[in-house]
Amino acid sequence: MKLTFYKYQGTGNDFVMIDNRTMIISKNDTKIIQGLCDRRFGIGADGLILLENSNDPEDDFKMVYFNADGNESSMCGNGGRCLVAFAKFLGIIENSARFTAIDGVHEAYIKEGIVSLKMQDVQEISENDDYIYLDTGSPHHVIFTKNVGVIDIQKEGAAIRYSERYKLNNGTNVNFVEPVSEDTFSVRTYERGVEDETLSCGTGVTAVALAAFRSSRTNSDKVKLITPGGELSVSFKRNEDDFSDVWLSGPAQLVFKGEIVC
Ligand SMILES: N[C@@H](CCC[C@H](N)C(=O)O)C(=O)O
Repeated sequence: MKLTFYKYQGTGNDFVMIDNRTMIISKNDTKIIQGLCDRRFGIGADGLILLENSNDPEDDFKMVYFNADGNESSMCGNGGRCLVAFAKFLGIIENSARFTAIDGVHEAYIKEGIVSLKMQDVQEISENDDYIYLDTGSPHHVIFTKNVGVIDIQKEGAAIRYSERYKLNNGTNVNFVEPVSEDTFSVRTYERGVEDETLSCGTGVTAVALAAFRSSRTNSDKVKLITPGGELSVSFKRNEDDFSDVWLSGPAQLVFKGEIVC
């Protein structure tokens, strides 16, 4: 089968995008999806995203996300932002969108090349002595540390992701964070399903911003996150019981289009 694909990146978190409105690709074919994401034998990406028609008439489209290991997974923030840019490229939307992903409905808009995506409200945050755990559409373990630049993310991230604590929960993503200033944090993320460090993780930096506020490491409701792939920002509203109006913003770009035999 010949498949037309598009490659997008959002702060270096890269995705194969497929317009699957005519159901050209099957969601059950783990091997094909893994092969397309393979950096040596395929196109190469941290994940693959299908743009599909939604059953909800209020939606512009539906997002189906797979990690590079070929398995469908939980929400991908950078992927969601890239998908909005892809929907604009396809002429499905102009500068605003509403779509359904695995964690529910998302709104988004594009302004001056920056794609902003509304994330789900976050109620539960587990604050522990040496880490904070929360789910921002995907599960995230957040560690505030020094010298984030020299950490062996693959080794230390995998040790936490495969630890007893997360065994029953399908693992977790792991974020290592160093404060840079009152409202700016440097973040490196080990991603579940890629099983390595990625250059940026959208649900990860969202988790970091909320964790930083919750643990009084910042008083700002708009936080700048510096990742190895670029800069993102997260704004939110702190209510008594939850965080709402959580917006993840940053660039999302088409890299190339191609055709692959699979
Ligand atoms: N890159 C993502 C997160 C993708 C999901 C993650 N790998 C998981 O399985 O939890 C993002 O930008 O949020």
